[in-house]
Parts: sequence; structure tokens; C-alpha cells
Amino acid sequence: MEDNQTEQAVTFKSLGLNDALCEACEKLGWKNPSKIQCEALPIAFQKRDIIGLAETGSGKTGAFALPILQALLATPQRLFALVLTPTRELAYQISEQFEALGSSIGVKCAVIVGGMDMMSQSIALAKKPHIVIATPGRLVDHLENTKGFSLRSIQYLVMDEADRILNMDFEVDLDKILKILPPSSTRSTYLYSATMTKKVAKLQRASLRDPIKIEVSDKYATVDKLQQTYLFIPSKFKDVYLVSILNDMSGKSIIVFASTCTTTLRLALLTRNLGFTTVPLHGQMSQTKRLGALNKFKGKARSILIATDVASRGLDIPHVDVVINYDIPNHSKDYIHRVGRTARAGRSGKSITFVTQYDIELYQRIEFLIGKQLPQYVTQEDEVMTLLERVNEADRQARIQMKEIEDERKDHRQKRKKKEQNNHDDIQVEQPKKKRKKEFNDSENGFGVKKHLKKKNKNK
Ligand SMILES: Nc1ncnc2c1ncn2[C@@H]1O[C@H](COP(=O)(O)OP(=O)(O)OP(=O)(O)O)[C@@H](O)[C@H]1O
Repeated sequence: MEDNQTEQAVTFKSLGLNDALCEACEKLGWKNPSKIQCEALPIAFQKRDIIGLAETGSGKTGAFALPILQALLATPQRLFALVLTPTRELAYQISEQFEALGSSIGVKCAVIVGGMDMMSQSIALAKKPHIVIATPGRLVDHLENTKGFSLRSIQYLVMDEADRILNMDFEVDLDKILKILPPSSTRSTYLYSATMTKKVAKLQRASLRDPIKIEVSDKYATVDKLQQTYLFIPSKFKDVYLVSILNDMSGKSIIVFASTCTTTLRLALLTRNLGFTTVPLHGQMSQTKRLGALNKFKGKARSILIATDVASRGLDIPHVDVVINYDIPNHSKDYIHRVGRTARAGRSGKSITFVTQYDIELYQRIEFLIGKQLPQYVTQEDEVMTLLERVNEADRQARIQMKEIEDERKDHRQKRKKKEQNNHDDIQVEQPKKKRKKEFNDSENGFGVKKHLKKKNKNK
């Protein structure tokens, strides 16, 4: 983490971290603490509440995980800390980091997120892990329905991506969680994000106890090593420009952000029809498919990830070279998180934001938020336009594929409904056991695309 390292003199040890954890940092290749870690660790060791604001990819996870692990080692206790995150993928990632840092002290984590089996999560909770990492909705489900599960003993509460967690859409769940936690006077609370709300009322909901605010960079700064650009194009040519840029950047790892699940799927199909190795990630996919897609991208089996904002916060995939905002984000703060998926931990990266005739106001808000004007991404329009026909054809195919996938889904839903109805009618009569139909949602698209393509090829 070149840029985030402070002077050689500051080491994890000199900040007061114990030997086991210093060794764990070394094993991860963390030679020196990052700026946010330098600031946060001593304050956390004094048991103070923290509001931590630092740029994307600057090591905030370590800044809250290390003091929690150090305290756990001093006073071992089950159900010691709760970490709340807005997305499921981020919960898994945080758990991996806790486990990597805490491997020598045998720390046990449980990830409690939606879309995964409740029963196996209940079993994991019954084993009383040290750290629970959860998305708010599923945690509330367990608090209400899993017998014997309580968080009354936790000593630490972390809200990662805190401004998002404190947003309206998590309000009801968060209030329920806060009500059953021990009072703030008997626990430490940490709020971390790259963008923090200034609204005092929102922060008060987290019921912090005289918190110390740590800001290691200018407000809402984007990373220096990130080369940000925009591209002003007519809305109708977004696809062809996207394909042209993907062509130019072949071999690089790229995340493309789109605003809806439908566009994400369409772009994934369109680009695949043109031979790119693309994988989509959006909220309408099953959780298993979401994790599968992400792992393919992380493992470099796919070079392009096309995603909605489920991937905009927190995901740490060091090899991402480029972020393309195909659709401009509706909230300017999301821009900071999206482009922060590249240029992490001192590496460099590029971002290109498409700005159409409809996006000018939103774009100006982004420039205002980051406090700078960005240069235009340079392209040769005539060269780009040579691709137009092929891109339009790939799009036409993609739309047909989407329609067929949707029809297949509807058909599947109807069959399932009918089956349920039959089972209900014949409740007294034992049904012959049918072989369970292969899960419909069985491709990495989450919409059975592969199956559909196979069938099509057969018909050819
Ligand atoms: N002291 C360190 N030295 C070197 N690398 C580090 C250090 N601390 C963390 N890292 C690495 O930096 C990367 C980014 O860390 P992390 O995911 O915690 O960033 P973040 O600040 O939470 O970013 P975001 O705002 O996007 O969530 C990770 O790969 C992590 O392993």
C-alpha cells in the first residue's frame, strides 16, 4: 500500500498491536499501517467510539478488525462483535479478512446474509461465533425467529459503509437491531465509510458515545492514482462506445456499472455475443450465482464484470484496472464508491463515466462533490462507428435471448404454481417421488442463459 503508508517509524507494533496480530499483518504483506489504521488503532485501544472517514481502498477494514481482534484476545468471549454491512458480498469479504487476521488466534466468524439457507445460518449461530457479520434484514430475521440467538453480550458494533447503513432503506431493521443490543455505554461503536453523512440526526441513530471523528483525507476525495475521465456521447451510441472501449482495453480487468438489472443482463449478453468474457452481477440473481459470478471475476476466469450498484461499495478486487460507468450514478456519492473499485491500496487505475444529453446535471453534481473537473476520454468517433452494425446485431440477439429467458422463467413459475396447487389438492394422497427438476436458475446469468443457448444450438 505505497501511498497509504506513513513514515517508516510507524509500525503496527509501535501503535500497540500485539505480536500475534503483527505477525498476521506481516503474513498478509501489510508492512506498515495505512493512514487510517495509524489514526484509528490508538483511539480504538482507548475504547473510544470512532467515526472513520477515509478514501476507498485505504484499509478501513483492518482499522476496525485489528482492535476488535486485539480486545478479543485479551478477553475471549463468544458473540463478541457485530459488523453490519449493506451488501452480502461485502459481508463475506469482511469475514475473510477477520479470519485471515485472526487465524493464529482461532477466531470464528458467521456470515448472516439474505439469499442463503436460514437453517445452516441458525446452526452457525448456535455454535456461538466470535464475530457476526451480517446484512441488517437477515439478521433481524434470525433475531426474531432463531431460538436462543441473542446479541445482548456483544462488546463491539461496526457499521461498515455506515452512511448507507444509516439510510432510510435500512431504517426499520436497524432500529430493531439497535434495540436488542447492549446499551452504547457498555459497547464500542465504529462507523466507517469513504463518504459519511453530515446529518447529525442520522448519526445520532447509531447512538455513539462521545465519538472521535477521524478524517484522513479531504472530504469525499477520490484516490490520487485514479485517472478519472468522462465521455460525452449521445445516449443511443452508449453500446457501441462501450464495445469499442472494451476492445481497446482487451486483457484488462474491467467493471462496468449499469443502473438496472435488465441493462446489466442485456449488456452481459450483448458483449458475450461479441466474444467478450463477461459475467453479470445484480440483485435478481440468486445469492449462489452472485457469489459464483464474483468468484469467476476475482479468479480472472472472466475479465469483465457488468454490475449494478450491489458491487459499488467495499468490494476489494485488487486487479481491477478500469471502472466504466455505462449509466451515470443517480447519487453522486455512489460515484466515489464505484470508481473506488480500482486504484486500491496504492495501485493505479482508470475510470470512464459516460455522460449523455440526459445526464449533464447529475454529472455536474459529481464534479462538484469531488471538487474537480475531469478530462474527456479520447476516442476516434469514426473508428468507433465502424462497429455500429455488429453491435446493433449483437444487441438485437441479446434482446431476443432476454425475451426467451423471461418466457422460460414465466413458464417455470406457472409449472411450479400448478405443482404446488396439485400437492395441496392431493394433500392426503402420497405423491410418487419425482426426480427434482434441475434448478432453473442454473447459469451464471441467474436466468438460465447457458441452458437456453445449448438448446438453441441443438436446434440449429
Ligand atoms: N496496512 C496495509 N498495508 C498494505 N495493504 C493493506 C493494509 N491494510 C489493508 N490493506 C489492503 O488494502 C486493500 C483495501 O483495503 P479495504 O478493503 O479495507 O479498503 P477500504 O478502505 O475498506 O475500501 P472501501 O471504501 O472501498 O470499502 C485490501 O486488499 C487490504 O488487504
